[in-house]
Amino acid sequence: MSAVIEIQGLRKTFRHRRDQPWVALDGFDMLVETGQVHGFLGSNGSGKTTTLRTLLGLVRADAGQMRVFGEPSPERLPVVAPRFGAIVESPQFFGNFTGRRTLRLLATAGDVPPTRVDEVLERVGLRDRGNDRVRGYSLGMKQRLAVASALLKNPELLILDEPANGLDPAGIREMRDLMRDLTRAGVTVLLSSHILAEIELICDHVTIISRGRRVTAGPVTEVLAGFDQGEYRVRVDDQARAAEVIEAAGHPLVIHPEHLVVGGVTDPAALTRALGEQDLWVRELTPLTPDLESVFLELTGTVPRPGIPHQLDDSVRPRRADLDHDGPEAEIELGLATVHPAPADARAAALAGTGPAATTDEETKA
Ligand SMILES: Nc1ncnc2c1ncn2[C@@H]1O[C@H](COP(=O)(O)OP(=O)(O)OP(=O)(O)O)[C@@H](O)[C@H]1O
Repeated sequence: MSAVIEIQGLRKTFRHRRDQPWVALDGFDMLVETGQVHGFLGSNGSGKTTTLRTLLGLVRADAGQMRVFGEPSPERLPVVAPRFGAIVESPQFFGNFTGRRTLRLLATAGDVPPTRVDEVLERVGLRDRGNDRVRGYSLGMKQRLAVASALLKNPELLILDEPANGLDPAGIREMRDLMRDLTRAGVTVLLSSHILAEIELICDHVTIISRGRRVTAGPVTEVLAGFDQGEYRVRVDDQARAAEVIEAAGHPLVIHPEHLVVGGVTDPAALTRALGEQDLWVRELTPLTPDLESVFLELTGTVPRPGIPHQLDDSVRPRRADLDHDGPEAEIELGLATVHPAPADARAAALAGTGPAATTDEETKA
């Protein structure tokens, strides 16, 4: 497998005029390889969008290296732009244009045959609404149109920021099926989301970001296995006696009113044998495998605590030393994107979905 996206030591600090600066990315690393459906998970404000925008040259990094298809980004992005499509944040389209006209425009700009427009409209389920003005589209339909625009040139890599945003349950399922079809067709997908169940269902690999840093990465099964503590739910008639036997065998134990949760079980047969030998017959023995949600909550330190409302921002305040290092002239980013592809590259950028028709240019989130 070859690397499609490589990010090493990415740093980005946003400076607010009146407020303190925010470290959005604090030495972030990521590796996406060919053929992966790679989930990019993180809480609100953890740095997902900043990572993607920086990767696509829409925000300037303070430090770090990025490569797309082996080419340094953003410097060589125009060279590889025809090979990938990207949708970052809420797509912005001209409301007066129809979906079909929007795609035709992008197809013309990118030397894509016009026949492809109908193919992608069909692909994303907008065939029957293609002649309606975009202003009348729901958020979910705009999402689909954005995906269609990113698919126009048959990309090898698709980068999607929160593609399920605004979609109804049927739309989410369709989006999931679409992702699967695309990966079957050999497209590598990088998908940011905080819908954990979605990531677990769609993605084979995952990178979890918290406070601008990678906290874990790898195949979803391996990440989950790393959190598997060999826990089993056990039901027996005489819980009190069973608890004694289990504790004597050295297993960690949590006693619930209706069942026991036994930890450290490597051989469930040995557990049932130990109980059976004491005339305690097991009525249920269920492995409690961790799901991505519990792993995510634990890794990002966002496990909900009763009575304490979770605070949304997951970025970090910089240390004083870092501020001094940045210097007083450090860039202020309010209202403007700092790096755009050069005009000569606009066509490639439009086709990559990073142009104004497909992404928001809004820089101020705070
Ligand atoms: N242009 C900007 N100017 C100032 N601060 C910014 C800017 N863009 C992002 N930030 C800050 O950087 C941090 C990371 O934001 P980012 O949008 O990357 O998070 P995210 O993981 O995509 O969150 P969400 O899931 O809510 O979209 C946040 O604290 C955010 O307020």
